[in-house]
Amino acid sequence: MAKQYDVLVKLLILGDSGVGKTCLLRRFTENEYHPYHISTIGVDFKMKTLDIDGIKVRLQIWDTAGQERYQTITTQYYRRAQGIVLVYDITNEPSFQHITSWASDVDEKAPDHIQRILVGNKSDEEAGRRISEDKGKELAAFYGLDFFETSACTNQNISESFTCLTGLVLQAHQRDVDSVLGSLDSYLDGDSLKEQKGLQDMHGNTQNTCSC
Ligand SMILES: Nc1nc2c(ncn2[C@@H]2O[C@H](COP(=O)(O)OP(=O)(O)OP(=O)(O)O)[C@@H](O)[C@H]2O)c(=O)[nH]1
Repeated sequence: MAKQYDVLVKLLILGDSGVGKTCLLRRFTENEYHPYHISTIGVDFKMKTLDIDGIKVRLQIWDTAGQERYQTITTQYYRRAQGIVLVYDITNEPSFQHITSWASDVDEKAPDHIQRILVGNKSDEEAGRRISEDKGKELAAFYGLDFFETSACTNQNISESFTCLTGLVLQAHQRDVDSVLGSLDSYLDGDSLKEQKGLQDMHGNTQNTCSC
């Protein structure tokens, strides 16, 4: 059967509990938003296909639990990702301060070539803002990252941030492989099949939501 996409890219969303990781993912993949917080248990993932410069990119996006007690599980997913979204909440100062520890965790446990962006979520909450946009930009510049203020609530910069990270992953892999449509595809695809089998083994079934 003909493939529905050219390459498969795996992204991971990291940040403190309650910063809005699940809401960002649901807004991006399903264009839905719910104003309640149900903490993610371990990890979950959703799929979405993007067209970037004529390449059909199938995104497998992993949503991780921000709660510390799940960190042994979530860190196992770092090494399988090609891109990471580091998220803080602009109304929550500790979540911003913790970005440094999320970033050093990634440095320690993720592959060297991993691409990252920094996201300050809940930009619609101007009255509760604790972290200025300039502070976010400064931190991003310190790590050499692209930066977005987003709102899963109003849909601000959601598509822009995921598209930016996906573009960075494609660029990084383009240097390593002869052709994005050839070797990168088979490399990532083979890896993904193994990963999905692993999930089935762990949970008995896979939760694979496709919005396309
Ligand atoms: N105002 C506003 N609230 C948001 C936004 N994004 C998420 N929230 C709210 O923040 C709370 C936490 O959102 P989640 O997406 O569940 O947070 P999480 O980071 O996935 O949390 P864990 O699964 O515990 O790690 C929920 O009540 C959301 O409705 C946003 O852009 N604006």
